[in-house]
Amino acid sequence: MSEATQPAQLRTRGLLREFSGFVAVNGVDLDVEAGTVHALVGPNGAGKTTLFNLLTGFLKPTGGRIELDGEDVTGLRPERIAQRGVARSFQITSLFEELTLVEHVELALQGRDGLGYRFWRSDKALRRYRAETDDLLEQVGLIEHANKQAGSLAYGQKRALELALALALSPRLLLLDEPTAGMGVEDVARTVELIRRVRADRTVVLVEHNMKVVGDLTDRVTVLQFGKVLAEGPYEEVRNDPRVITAYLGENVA
Ligand SMILES: Nc1ncnc2c1ncn2[C@@H]1O[C@H](COP(=O)(O)OP(=O)(O)OP(=O)(O)O)[C@@H](O)[C@H]1O
Repeated sequence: MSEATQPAQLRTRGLLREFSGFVAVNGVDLDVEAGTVHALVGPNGAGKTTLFNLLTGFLKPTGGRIELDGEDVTGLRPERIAQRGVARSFQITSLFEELTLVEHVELALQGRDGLGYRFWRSDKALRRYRAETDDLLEQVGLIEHANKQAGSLAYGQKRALELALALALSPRLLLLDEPTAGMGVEDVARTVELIRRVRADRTVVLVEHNMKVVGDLTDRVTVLQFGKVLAEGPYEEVRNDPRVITAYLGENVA
């Protein structure tokens, strides 16, 4: 079983991604220290999801460099980046509606342990993962739904299940794309608490629109606008930055 060992350090230099001439990520320098929680914020269309896709290998950069613990990982495929201890949760749900929550988590654990994503399981395999599966579902507040099909869950519960699937990989660097989007107040509070707990032995980067969540959780914040870094620093500093206030006001007016 591969437990998270050392939190990962993440760095980008001059990261660039164009889509047919439109520059979605435009020369981003990002420094995420090991063991911190770092938020990416910014108005709609600022390039946050594109940056996430670059960091996890789902998109290849047009230019620039990505380093994980000082090693160049630019352009590596998603599975190679995952092997280095990077896991993500998705903004758009990516669950199998017919599978139960237990089956989802067991598949993720099998995948982590290099057993592949097989849908048939022996009793032995079941027993092997049962305790860990229950523990993960308990952590995200879904244990009482363990044997339900994922398709029957409410939206916020699906997001919680995705968090469990990312955690099942025991990542050193956990990337969360809007982990509290669409959640009610109670689920938001539980998710914040969960991220606080799981940050102990890993690095967390999250895209988050809920500024209370950002303020409660993060060590540092990077604000993106038009694909560029507009501001970077501790939350209290960044939220009072006149450039940041103007960027958000512009969005509200729009
Ligand atoms: N595959 C693509 N082809 C063309 N343009 C794209 C593509 N993906 C993203 N873009 C554009 O790049 C810009 C940045 O998009 P991105 O989704 O990264 O922003 P975001 O900050 O995550 O926004 P949101 O907060 O709304 O999710 C947008 O203008 C978007 O239309």
